[in-house]
Amino acid sequence: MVGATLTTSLREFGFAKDFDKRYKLVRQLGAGSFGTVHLATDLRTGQEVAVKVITKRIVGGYLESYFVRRVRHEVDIYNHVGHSLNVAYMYGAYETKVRVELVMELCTGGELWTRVQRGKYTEAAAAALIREILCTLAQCHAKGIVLRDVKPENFLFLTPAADAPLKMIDFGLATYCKPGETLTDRAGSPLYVAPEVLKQSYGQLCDVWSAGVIAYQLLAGRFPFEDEDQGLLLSSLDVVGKKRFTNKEVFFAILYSELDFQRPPWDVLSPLARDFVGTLLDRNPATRPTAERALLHPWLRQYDPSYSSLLSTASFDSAGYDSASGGGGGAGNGGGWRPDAAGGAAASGSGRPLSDSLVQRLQRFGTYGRLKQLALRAVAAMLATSESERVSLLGLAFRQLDPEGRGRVPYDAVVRLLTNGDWDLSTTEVTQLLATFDIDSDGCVDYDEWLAALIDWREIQDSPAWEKYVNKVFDMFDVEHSGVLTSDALQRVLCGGLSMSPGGSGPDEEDEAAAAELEECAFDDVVPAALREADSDSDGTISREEFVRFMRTAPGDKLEFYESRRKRRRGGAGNGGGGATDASSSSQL
Ligand SMILES: Nc1ncnc2c1ncn2[C@@H]1O[C@H](COP(=O)(O)OP(=O)(O)OP(=O)(O)O)[C@@H](O)[C@H]1O
Repeated sequence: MVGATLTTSLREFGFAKDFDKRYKLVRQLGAGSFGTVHLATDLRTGQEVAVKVITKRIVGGYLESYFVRRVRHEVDIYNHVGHSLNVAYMYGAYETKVRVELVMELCTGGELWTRVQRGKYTEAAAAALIREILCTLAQCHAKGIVLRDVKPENFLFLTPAADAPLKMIDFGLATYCKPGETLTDRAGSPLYVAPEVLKQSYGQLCDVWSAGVIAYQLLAGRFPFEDEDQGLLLSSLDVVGKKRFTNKEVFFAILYSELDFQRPPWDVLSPLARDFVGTLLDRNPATRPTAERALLHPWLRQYDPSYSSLLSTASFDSAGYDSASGGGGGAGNGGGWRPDAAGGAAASGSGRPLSDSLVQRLQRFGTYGRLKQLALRAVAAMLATSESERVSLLGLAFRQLDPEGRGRVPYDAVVRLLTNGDWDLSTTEVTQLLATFDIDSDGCVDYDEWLAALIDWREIQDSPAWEKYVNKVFDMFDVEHSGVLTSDALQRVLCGGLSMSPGGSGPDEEDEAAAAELEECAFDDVVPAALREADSDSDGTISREEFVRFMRTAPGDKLEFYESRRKRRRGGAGNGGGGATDASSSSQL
């Protein structure tokens, strides 16, 4: 029985075992409470990577359950949101009898924390960093993931360059929590923990509070709270070790101390900056904005060219910002903002040429789990012959890469497209973006795969035909004809052997090769991951209704929250990108 192979040994996760054949550790880069991180070299390519080495916690012959949960969550979350350019990419997870090795993208630009310590940021520079952090949060929250450890130490710059992208590196405390769900266990880092976490009743909004503490730090160069007894600012708490305050004192300050927006430099910072930070540091999570809403705050938007061109001044003035309403968090400019009103306008990636949002689309598709990717590919196959303008435009772009009309382009051609100079991407990032493009791993990108990754599904799913397509896919995946997707059916669908053509009749012959593939895939944790995402009533199967719900893109999962990395060319026409001046293939996309 295939499903039975899912249970790995009680001392093993089922990760690959050939780390020593693939990588060589060079030197230690850092250490955390959970493991040590090393610089390592890929023995085949010479590429440098970072490797987190975690010693297995084995109690009474078994892996300790908390340890298992933490490692599984970290790996699973990397497999999802790790395809976003805001997150250090994880190449793979390995294990020996005594340790786990997570191989990751190497970040050489140092921690956000060290740059925070170096000095205060201008508002524009702080806004750019906070925007990146909030985008990471919005992407995770849309996937039902709460990070619980948002702090400057967990963000590294990719390179030492001043404008290097920021990457989240640590998902050790992250867990699953959908909007409206409540967590009760205390988790986080003392200085950044939200008040409701201390009260042991919290949800996704706790991450927004922590982002607020970082925003305060970036702008003011210190922590927001004062210790009332000692009259000292908590900024004098030395995180390296010489603590002047106990955790109890810090927690008291987080729960009760007044936020300091009076002392310098707040007297010279803009009222909008105060309003923004005050709104994030609202002790009441019910009135604190979500990450998605916070991204629409006028303070962030004024520094973000993509927003200013997406939102007309008219919609910004009349709908997005109501200067008469009450401000959040008592920040004192008398202003507030109604992010809901502006959300719709900023939300859609439609109308922009593919070249502007190509990298964003690839990232968002990469963050979907394997079940959704396969299902979307099946819908894409049904849409492939569609005459709709959206699909034909994508077809046109595909034909630029496939002029002979073979219906598939070699993976290398897609790599060349992304490295032709139109986008700011490192080699690792190109790998990261394309990792899930070739869904069936045959070294080529088929037209169905191209469509599945690049269609803006949020638009398609509003069409009347959407449910019909999704129901058809459900029927294809229901290989046992039982009316629900069981673990065994999912195993067969997710691990190959299912024809993806719309007329496909289900699993291929279970020949030896297919059986071997299933065995191998069983270690990938893909079935539990699919159930976690789609089986909302946790009964171990996915019903048709659950599948239809699961296939809808979460409202907060917007293309704008992923980095476009599009280079602007001289003579370019702003957001439209229509003024690209070279004749490279992608400029026509
Ligand atoms: N991808 C990376 N590239 C370069 N250095 C890294 C990378 N990941 C981690 N590091 C370094 O290793 C240190 C420890 O990493 P990390 O925070 O992930 O470990 P941890 O044991 O999970 O920590 P924590 O105590 O926060 O749970 C970081 O502070 C950083 O300096």
